[in-house]
Amino acid sequence: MAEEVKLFRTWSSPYALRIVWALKLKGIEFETIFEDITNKSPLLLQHNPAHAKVPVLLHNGKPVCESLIILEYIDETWTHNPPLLPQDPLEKASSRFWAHFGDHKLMESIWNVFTSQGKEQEEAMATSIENLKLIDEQLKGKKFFNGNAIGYLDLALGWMANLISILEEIISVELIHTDKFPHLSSWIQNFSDDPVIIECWPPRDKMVTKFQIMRDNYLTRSICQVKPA
Ligand SMILES: N[C@@H](CCC(=O)N[C@@H](CS)C(=O)NCC(=O)O)C(=O)O
Repeated sequence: MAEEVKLFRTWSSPYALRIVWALKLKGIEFETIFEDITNKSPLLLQHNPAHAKVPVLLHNGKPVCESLIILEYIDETWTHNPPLLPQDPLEKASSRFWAHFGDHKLMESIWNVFTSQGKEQEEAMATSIENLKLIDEQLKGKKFFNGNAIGYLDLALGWMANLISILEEIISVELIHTDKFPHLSSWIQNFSDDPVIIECWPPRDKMVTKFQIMRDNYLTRSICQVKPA
């Protein structure tokens, strides 16, 4: 029986992009269902009632949610090359650890740079730089996080490769200097050079417009919050 693989995503979600990349790298055929997160479909709500978020992978009618969990599911279900997670338990644990760090500490610190100004932004910059240094160290002497081929952690941190430069462009701040982060800068280049990766990037001009609007909304909201009611 032919397998049915469907992916609920939005055009811009960096979390969903991880799944698009993983499925394409593994050569899995899938159908894409584009969601509008301002008007979520009943099917999305049915398949991800806990969070109502994309991505959701539907495999033969069964949903799998949360992008990092979906990556592991894909790797365990379609075991052919390329493998995404390392086999070695310690390396596997380390990959999961840094993916978690990326989604929580790193993403939050960079988001704080993007959605603030003045002193608050300077403090967020300092925190982001400390976090980026830790990632840079992980890449010392390596083309990708687990060696010579793109794997789980590259996909988990893949958002950095284009989103950071989009945010930098909007706020006219340089976060990733080549001198400060030589390994991370090379990784961004190597990752972005892969045809499967670039083929799936959302259009840059559309992303700039979307994130510019998000920043404007954040700043307006925080100014309103300090105004007397
Ligand atoms: N931890 C989740 C995050 C997913 C997520 O935040 N998705 C956003 C789109 S980028 C979403 O669906 N947001 C809808 C909402 O918050 O209502 C994952 O890794 O899958």
